[in-house]
Amino acid sequence: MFDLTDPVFNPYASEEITPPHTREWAAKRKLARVLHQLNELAVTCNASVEEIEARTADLQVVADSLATAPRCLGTLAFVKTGDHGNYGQINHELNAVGGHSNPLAPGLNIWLEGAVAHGVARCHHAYEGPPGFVHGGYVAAIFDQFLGMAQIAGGRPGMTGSLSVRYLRPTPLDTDLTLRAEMAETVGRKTVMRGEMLAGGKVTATAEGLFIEPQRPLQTLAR
Ligand SMILES: CCCCCCCCCCCC(=O)SCCNC(=O)CCNC(=O)[C@H](O)C(C)(C)COP(=O)(O)OP(=O)(O)OC[C@H]1O[C@@H](n2cnc3c(N)ncnc32)[C@H](O)[C@@H]1OP(=O)(O)O
Repeated sequence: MFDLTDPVFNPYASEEITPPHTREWAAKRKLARVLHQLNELAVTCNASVEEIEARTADLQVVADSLATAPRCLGTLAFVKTGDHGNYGQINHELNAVGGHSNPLAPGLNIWLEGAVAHGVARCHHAYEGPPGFVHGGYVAAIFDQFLGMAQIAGGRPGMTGSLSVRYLRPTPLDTDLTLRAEMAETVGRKTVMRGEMLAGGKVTATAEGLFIEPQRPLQTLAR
């Protein structure tokens, strides 16, 4: 599914975010950026009720218009058409945590330098849990995606079997969160990854993830 030696497409080859490979994904990244901003505004703006109602009506017109277009439900549906890129390219755009065309994604960028995976994420106020800090579920989601991508370098990528997070101090909002991970061990189909998240140079959380290469191909697991 992901081939890090693929000369055509390895989205994790450098710190620079891999650019969109078609006009469609360039347009969807723009759409995602606007929606990401709207997510933050939905939970922070202090506009009048009239203004909120009027803008919501405007947005409903946009949503109703987009809803009339054909749809692909899920990455594999996009792959099947043959028009949107390969699985790696599509996952790079649509992934729930790291997709650059997914408005839910908290801007997670991942790159690999040898055996070490690096990442940066930034969570705005829609990701708030404790007052002023990132919700622990999003911290775990970032680790899941980050460790999940970092394990691919081991050559036997798998699904998350378990993920353990130690929350050492609250993780601040609106702050660049830097991530680092390395493979701790690999035994057969099992790969253990360990990583840490830092804000302002201080570790806010550490995580250990066990990834298990499934016996059956992913495409058949949903059946
Ligand atoms: C693929 C490309 C992806 C490439 C893409 C990767 C991107 C990852 C980034 C996103 C990460 C996610 O969100 S993934 C989504 C969250 N995770 C999931 O939904 C996974 C759901 N669970 C499953 O599908 C399955 O349970 C698997 C795949 C994890 C394991 O199933 P299986 O392949 O049938 O495994 P099985 O033979 O029973 O067990 C193999 C060995 O692992 C152990 N084992 C099995 N499950 C667990 C477990 N949860 N925790 C600990 N250990 C376990 C068994 O005891 C056994 O040990 P022994 O007897 O050999 O000692």
